[in-house]
Amino acid sequence: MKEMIRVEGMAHSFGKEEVLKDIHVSIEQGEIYGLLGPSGAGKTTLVKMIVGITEADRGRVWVKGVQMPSLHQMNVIGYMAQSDALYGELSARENMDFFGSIYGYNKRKRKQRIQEVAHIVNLEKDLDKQVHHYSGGMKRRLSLAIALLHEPDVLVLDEPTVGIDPLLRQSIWEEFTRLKNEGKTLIVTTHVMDEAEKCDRLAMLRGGYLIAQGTPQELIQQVRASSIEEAFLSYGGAEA
Ligand SMILES: Nc1ncnc2c1ncn2[C@@H]1O[C@H](COP(=O)(O)OP(=O)(O)OP(=O)(O)O)[C@@H](O)[C@H]1O
Repeated sequence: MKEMIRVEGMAHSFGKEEVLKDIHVSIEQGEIYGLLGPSGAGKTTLVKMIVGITEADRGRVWVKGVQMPSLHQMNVIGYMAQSDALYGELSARENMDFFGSIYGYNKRKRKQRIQEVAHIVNLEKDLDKQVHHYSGGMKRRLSLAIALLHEPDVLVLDEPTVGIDPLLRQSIWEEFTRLKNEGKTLIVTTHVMDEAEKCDRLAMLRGGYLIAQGTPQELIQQVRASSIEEAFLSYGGAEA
């Protein structure tokens, strides 16, 4: 299988706080790779570095063989940040249309993709509502739709289902599986254990290190836990 993401010896500090210490990651095409860890462990910092938004103090990142940061690779990556970066005075359709034009899609293609991604996140009926009238969950769904819009090979999703109801969360995960089966690669940060179980591989981030990596089953077995939640707690998931 083809390696899509490689992180080598990444370290980063904010002031005196060393958030990431020596991170090595290799993610293959078609994997759903879950990042777990207590709040403040550095998950967002790590994904921002993979995407190329923040540059690490040390270490290197490659996405599809190209060293990051690289503006060109933004075509390859769909990034959904933890806080929504949306234009509140515009409608959801206008937001998506704007991002579609940034990616160079013509009007017809934009219209087609907007319908497709709006369907995935169940926003078809609310496309013409101004985003500042959206609920928190609707904004998350719109952010996810925008990350999917340009059909990127790599999706980096920072807590994509926070504030989304269980039924829709389930259908969004079905979509993630469909994308994976199409050969897309997904990195997902999450605090939700039943989502973690759906990942092909998980990494536990704690104290600046990736303290464990493996399939959910491997992580459970390593600490003789009976569930991924128990394994998470056993790896020190409850405290940073
Ligand atoms: N721009 C910044 N300036 C200073 N400190 C920062 C900055 N960004 C993150 N940090 C600190 O780095 C640490 C890791 O933060 P990060 O957001 O990466 O954690 P996280 O694992 O994503 O947490 P959560 O699960 O709560 O989202 C925290 O202590 C945070 O306060």
